[in-house]
Amino acid sequence: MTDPAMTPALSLTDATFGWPGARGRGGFRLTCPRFDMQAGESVLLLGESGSGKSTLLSLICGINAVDGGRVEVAGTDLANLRPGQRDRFRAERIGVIFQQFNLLPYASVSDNIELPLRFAPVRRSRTGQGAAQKLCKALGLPEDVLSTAAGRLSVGQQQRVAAARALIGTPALIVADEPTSALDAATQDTFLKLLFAEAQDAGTALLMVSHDARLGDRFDRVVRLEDIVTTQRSAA
Ligand SMILES: Nc1ncnc2c1ncn2[C@@H]1O[C@H](COP(=O)(O)OP(=O)(O)OP(=O)(O)O)[C@@H](O)[C@H]1O
Repeated sequence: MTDPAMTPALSLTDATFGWPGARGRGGFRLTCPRFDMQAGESVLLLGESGSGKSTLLSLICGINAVDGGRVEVAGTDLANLRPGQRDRFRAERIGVIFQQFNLLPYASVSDNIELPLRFAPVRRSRTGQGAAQKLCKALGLPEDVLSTAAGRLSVGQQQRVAAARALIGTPALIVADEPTSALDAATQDTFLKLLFAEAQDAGTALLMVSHDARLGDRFDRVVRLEDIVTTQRSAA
């Protein structure tokens, strides 16, 4: 039997994807010959604006499907899944933190954190009683926060709720797209420390995109986008 800890959290092989050009915008094609992340590993992915970071993350999360090659998350090739299956797989195995948090402002913090579990029965069954509360505590949120509407929290608190939503039920991989860009330096620092501690505890791999190379010291590995992908642009 394969030891799950030995299965890479993420493995891309000759993965390709193209945006067609349209209405004044040129086409863009990206190819990733090889990129792997081990279980529990943390990687900072750096790249210029417009270089293709979000496009690559969308393939890793299965939001977009590759035109060719493989994207394996915890041993499952997303290219073999139909769109609905990819959505369910994402809910089960991947936590996502966006730049703008994407919380439901009128829903309570606990509903926001537990949202991925609604679409993920296996992840739900792995999640113990009181998990949302434990995560809130570990991420430094106030005791009584669970019943508060997410939209009433400060920006820094909302980002911690988004982190708790990504961490709940120990996904294999967390993908974070510029998660600290809306936070001031002190809040950013605390947020990253807490996120790292929780991800490490759970054995969850963490792939974070940023423009900010200064964050590199915290990660197991720093990767520049241009070192793992080739891109082609076509005229509008
Ligand atoms: N929905 C889309 N339709 C067509 N082209 C797109 C789409 N999204 C991105 N692109 C193109 O793909 C290329 C890479 O964009 P992408 O957003 O992946 O870069 P990025 O590195 O994440 O940029 P940023 O750091 O500014 O967010 C750009 O040329 C962009 O115009």
